[in-house]
Amino acid sequence: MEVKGAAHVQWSSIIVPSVQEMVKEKIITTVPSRYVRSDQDKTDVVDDSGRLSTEIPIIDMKRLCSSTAMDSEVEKLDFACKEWGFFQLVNHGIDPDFLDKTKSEIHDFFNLPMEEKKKFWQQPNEIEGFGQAFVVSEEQKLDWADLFFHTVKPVEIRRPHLVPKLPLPFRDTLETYSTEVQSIAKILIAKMAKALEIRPEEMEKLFDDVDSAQSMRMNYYPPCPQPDQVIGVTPHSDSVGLTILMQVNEVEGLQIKKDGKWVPVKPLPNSFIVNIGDVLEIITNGTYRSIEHRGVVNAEKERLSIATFHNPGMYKEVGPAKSLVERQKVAKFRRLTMKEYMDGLFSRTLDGKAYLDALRI
Ligand SMILES: O=C(O)CCC(=O)C(=O)O
Ligand SMILES: [Fe+2]
Repeated sequence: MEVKGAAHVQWSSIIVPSVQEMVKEKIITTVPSRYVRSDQDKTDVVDDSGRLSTEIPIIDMKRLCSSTAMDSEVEKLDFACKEWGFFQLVNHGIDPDFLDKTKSEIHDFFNLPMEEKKKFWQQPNEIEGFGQAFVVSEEQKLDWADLFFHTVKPVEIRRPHLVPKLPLPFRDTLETYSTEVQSIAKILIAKMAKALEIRPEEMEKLFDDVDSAQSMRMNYYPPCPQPDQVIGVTPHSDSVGLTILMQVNEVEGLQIKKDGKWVPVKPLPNSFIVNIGDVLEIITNGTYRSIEHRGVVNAEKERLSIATFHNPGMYKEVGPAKSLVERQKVAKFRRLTMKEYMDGLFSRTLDGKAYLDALRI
């Protein structure tokens, strides 16, 4: 276990100021230059009154689970993962009152006094805690956001000053939330394997209960006086297996790239937004797509979200599923361990799908 913990030390992000604090401390009318993103075109959004937004697939978890053979809901899931890489998940079975409680406690957590939050701030050479991710140089432009990132599983590598020290009842709420979301992820991944006729054991071995990995990223996007000048989260694809995202408040801001245009996501009440990450794109030999997405911010309102990431364990080897390659004849990505994959990832800035491309054969 020592070794696993040590593996994390080299993954870090340069420590940057809290945007939430900056906005709280003084009335900002112009955005500091470190946040001005003239490199990001915010006008490239679909302009057909949200037609594409309403086409983002919706998957019904109850129907998915009651299916025995390759039926319509599994087919819908397959289509969503191939064509969109994103879908909304409804009827997921998690108690809406519990989700409301989770949302309100996440909100309270970001609103703790700075004195309290400092205890949970990123430390040099660490990636977990409050801060930002993927900051590798002082010159780099920053996102208009604070985040809190932490490992949920494996439990042995949890940072002792983070989750174990979180205030109650938030700590317990997050624990329950992660368990609930984990079971959803497992079912979805199994259904994907079924749709693609990947041998179930192959997927189970990667995402089993014993040594699969789970982490969480809570995002806080403060209101911004010049929302067009900044970006809440830089365009990226998730460098994980599967992401289950929950919008914590009613403010929209997530956009996904579809046919070269940005499509705003309009979250349904009581739903999760699920997306394929780069690792699943690799495992499915490029059949399921890990789609670029970004977050825009709002002039008046703060926005919050929580992303839960599901990954194979650190020492598992990932590559295109063998049972799939047998049929498709070519492997499109090279094989590597999750640790090699993560080491490569954290030595880069977030740059769309460039890292995945580098792993192509
Ligand atoms: O805030 C959002 O809706 C998206 C966040 C996100 O993409 C991430 O945390 O990976
Ligand atoms: Fe993401």
